[in-house]
Amino acid sequence: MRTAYRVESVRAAEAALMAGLPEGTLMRRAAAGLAGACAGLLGRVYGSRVVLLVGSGANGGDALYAGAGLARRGAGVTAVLLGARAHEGGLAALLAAGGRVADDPFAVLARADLVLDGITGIGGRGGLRPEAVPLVRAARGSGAVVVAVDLPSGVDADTGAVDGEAVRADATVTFGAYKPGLLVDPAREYAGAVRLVDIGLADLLPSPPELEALHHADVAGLLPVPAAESDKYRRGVVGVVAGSARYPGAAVLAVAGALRGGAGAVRYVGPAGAAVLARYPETLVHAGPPADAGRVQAWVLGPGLGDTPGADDVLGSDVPVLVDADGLRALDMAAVRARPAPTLLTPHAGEAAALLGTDRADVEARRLEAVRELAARYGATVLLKGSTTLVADPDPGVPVRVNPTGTPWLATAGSGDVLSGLAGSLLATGLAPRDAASAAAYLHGLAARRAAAGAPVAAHDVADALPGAWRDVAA
Ligand SMILES: NC(=O)C1=CN([C@@H]2O[C@H](COP(=O)(O)OP(=O)(O)OC[C@H]3O[C@@H](n4cnc5c(N)ncnc54)[C@H](O)[C@@H]3O)[C@@H](O)[C@H]2O)[C@@H](O)CC1
Ligand SMILES: Nc1ncnc2c1ncn2[C@@H]1O[C@H](COP(=O)(O)OP(=O)(O)O)[C@@H](O)[C@H]1O
Ligand SMILES: [K+]
Repeated sequence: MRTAYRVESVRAAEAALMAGLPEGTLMRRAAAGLAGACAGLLGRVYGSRVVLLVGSGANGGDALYAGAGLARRGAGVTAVLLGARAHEGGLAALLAAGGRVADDPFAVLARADLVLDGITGIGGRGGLRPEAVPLVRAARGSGAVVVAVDLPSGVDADTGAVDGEAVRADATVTFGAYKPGLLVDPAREYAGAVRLVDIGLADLLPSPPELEALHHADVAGLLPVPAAESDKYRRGVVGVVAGSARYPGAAVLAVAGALRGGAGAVRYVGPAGAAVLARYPETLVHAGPPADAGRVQAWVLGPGLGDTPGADDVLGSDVPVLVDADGLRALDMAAVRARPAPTLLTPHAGEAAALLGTDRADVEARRLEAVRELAARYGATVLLKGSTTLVADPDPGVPVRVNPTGTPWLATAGSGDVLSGLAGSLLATGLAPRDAASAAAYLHGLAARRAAAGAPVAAHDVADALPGAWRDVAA
């Protein structure tokens, strides 16, 4: 599992570690890792042209010490000093190693092979300052490889928000621990490939972390496996309340996901029974209200539902309920909070914005805050879909899960319906809502990658690829 920590936690761990070490040790460790990563990216260090964008703090210090290391290996290293001051020891080291300070920053940037962004790291506040913007643009426009030191300057380390301009890096070399902004969009997009340099903080970081990203082994540990004594009912039955005369396909796709999620049976309730049976004859179909449909261990409510009634029956039930799409419209917060069993909400950014009374762009800009806020308000687990899918528990002390398997190919109509069926099925097998949601997002992303393999996919392709993704994870 990959974990990420807030700035205050990283600073506290650094302080504790530094107390027992000679001054400058951590910065030397960071700079050595950074210089090594740059050497790898350059291929040949000797004779290469490296430019350092140096801010006034320790982030600039890291860049200067790494630049000194590269200069000792024969690179031509030039520092562009952006602040009124620069890290003294770092600057002295660079000059001693044969590096220099730029007279004409734009001229050196135009010829650079690699640019190190050491403007701000975890001490940065707000976006880039106006004087840095033309330099950063020149770096980007030069064709040089841009490497961010610790974080791309201008992004918010704790939230992943980007207010104004920020450095767009090809790679980021981060120190001691991942920060949330490196894993959550929009900042994640700015970071490029992220590499973690160990500076000895691991044992000093707090538990729990702010964010977790599951890996194959973590998901494998969550997935249900039937045992000898299993029967279809013991494996769990998932009820799907979805589809309408207008959107029968949503019912088919939600059932497609549900059939691949480990439940022993899928009960479909709604007006699209004929369409569902035509595609999936194994479905148990019921045309009456959900309350009369028979026992289920979890409900999925909402995909393509339109104005089809049944929501009250489902929300009033005593089993876990996943609410998606049309089920989220006019969702009664008090009714959700009063439920005796867990609720899992799966909005995309537009639906989350409607629930929060804000606009879509605001949710997309502050995904981490939005998902936590929704979970707290509704007392529910929330899976926020989109470029970075996040899963928040109603308990604010529990780490948010960030899904690492997503792909923009998933931005195709109906793929969300497959996800809700899949997550609902995992809920019916007995997984806790946070585990069901994060395992579902993981498998869904992996299935989309397998199905897409670099070409567009339809939602039903994603559903069909789920067993292969499951096998990959469980192997
Ligand atoms: N504390 C430590 O022991 C270690 C720190 N490390 C480095 O130190 C960094 C943190 O250093 P600092 O706390 O000095 O902070 P930073 O260097 O990240 O930034 C703070 C400096 O930038 C200025 N600044 C803030 N916002 C700005 C903006 N929007 N535009 C331009 N300038 C801005 C501030 O006035 C201040 O001088 C880490 O990100 C990491 O790179 C590493 O060397 C590892 C060890
Ligand atoms: N840019 C993106 N990158 C990765 N995944 C995305 C992106 N945009 C959408 N997705 C994923 O695609 C799915 C779309 O779901 P949703 O918005 O509910 O669409 P629909 O209602 O058509 O099914 C979600 O799993 C979401 O996380
Ligand atoms: K930086």
